[in-house]
Amino acid sequence: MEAPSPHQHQTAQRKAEALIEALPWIQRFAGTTMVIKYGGNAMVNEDLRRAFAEDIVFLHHAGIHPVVVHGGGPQISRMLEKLGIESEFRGGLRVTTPEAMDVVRMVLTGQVQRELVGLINSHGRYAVGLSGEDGALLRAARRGTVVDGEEVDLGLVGEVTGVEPEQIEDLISAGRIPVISSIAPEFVGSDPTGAVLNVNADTAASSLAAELGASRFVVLTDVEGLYSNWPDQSSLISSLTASELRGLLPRLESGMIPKMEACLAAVDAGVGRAAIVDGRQPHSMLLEVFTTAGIGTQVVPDEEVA
Ligand SMILES: Nc1ncnc2c1ncn2[C@@H]1O[C@H](COP(=O)(O)OP(=O)(O)O)[C@@H](O)[C@H]1O
Ligand SMILES: CC(=O)N[C@@H](CCC(=O)OP(=O)(O)O)C(=O)O
Repeated sequence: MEAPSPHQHQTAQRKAEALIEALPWIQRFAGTTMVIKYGGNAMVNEDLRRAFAEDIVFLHHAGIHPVVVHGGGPQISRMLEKLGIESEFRGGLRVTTPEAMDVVRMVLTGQVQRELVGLINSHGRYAVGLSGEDGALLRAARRGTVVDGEEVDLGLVGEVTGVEPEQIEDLISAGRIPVISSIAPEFVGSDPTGAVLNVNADTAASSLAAELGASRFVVLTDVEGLYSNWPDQSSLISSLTASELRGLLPRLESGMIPKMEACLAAVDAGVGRAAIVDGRQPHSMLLEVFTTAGIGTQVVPDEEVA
């Protein structure tokens, strides 16, 4: 047999280094829960969705407990358009009529979630899909928003007011990977109204990360991270503290508003670190979790820097 060429030797060396770099992170995170938010804009093609499913199963076998919360905004918009139902976003949130709500529920829980469950389960019997309605996992109250100083009524849009984490913990104990869509029953006080609300998936994921005491909250989207001066490509932020993010929030636009609010809320609630990573790059989540430098934008608690 021929001796390996210098190139083959270097490649093998690099692969081994990548595996060894992961060791302290596997040791640190084994046994902890990580909440991964997979945005609809990051589900660009079948290869990327497959790579995402592989990463989730990889985390599971590294002893980490992944909980997936998925979005599907572009998929909902496409279906609404097909059905001739108008919809608009205000402050990064969809104004949701009762007619649109039926479509949101159908697309998120009936389509996007089913596909993710199927992709993860092509590796084994891991994923179980839930919506916030199942076992009243989530409770929500209606919320509006403020755009340019003006109160906007968003219709059937909610914010999470309560989480019942037991069934997630039961699924994790049974070796399953929960895959959750961001639909939640409406409650006024402790009473269900019978309505369901459309919750932004970043917000729902953040509430779950906080309630589950997650070690990490990772958000996959379709940009490299947070830009301080969007869309100036040279303004990508690799790391910022919770206080720095609080200062930046009023200057953010569109989908980045709920996303960065969600990261801040998670870190404020004690989640070790939140990160925005580019879901268009295959295996970006593994690079974030298992490399020292990470990728994308990390939000760290103030104390960590102090
Ligand atoms: N400061 C910013 N940094 C990065 N992206 C930004 C910023 N401001 C607005 N955006 C926009 O936010 C989008 C991501 O939000 P969104 O479309 O809701 O994604 P997702 O479907 O992954 O939740 C990016 O594609 C980008 O167009
Ligand atoms: C209230 C609100 O805006 N809900 C979102 C829910 C889906 C979502 O958040 O999807 P992404 O993560 O892909 O953006 C919507 O209707 O689009």
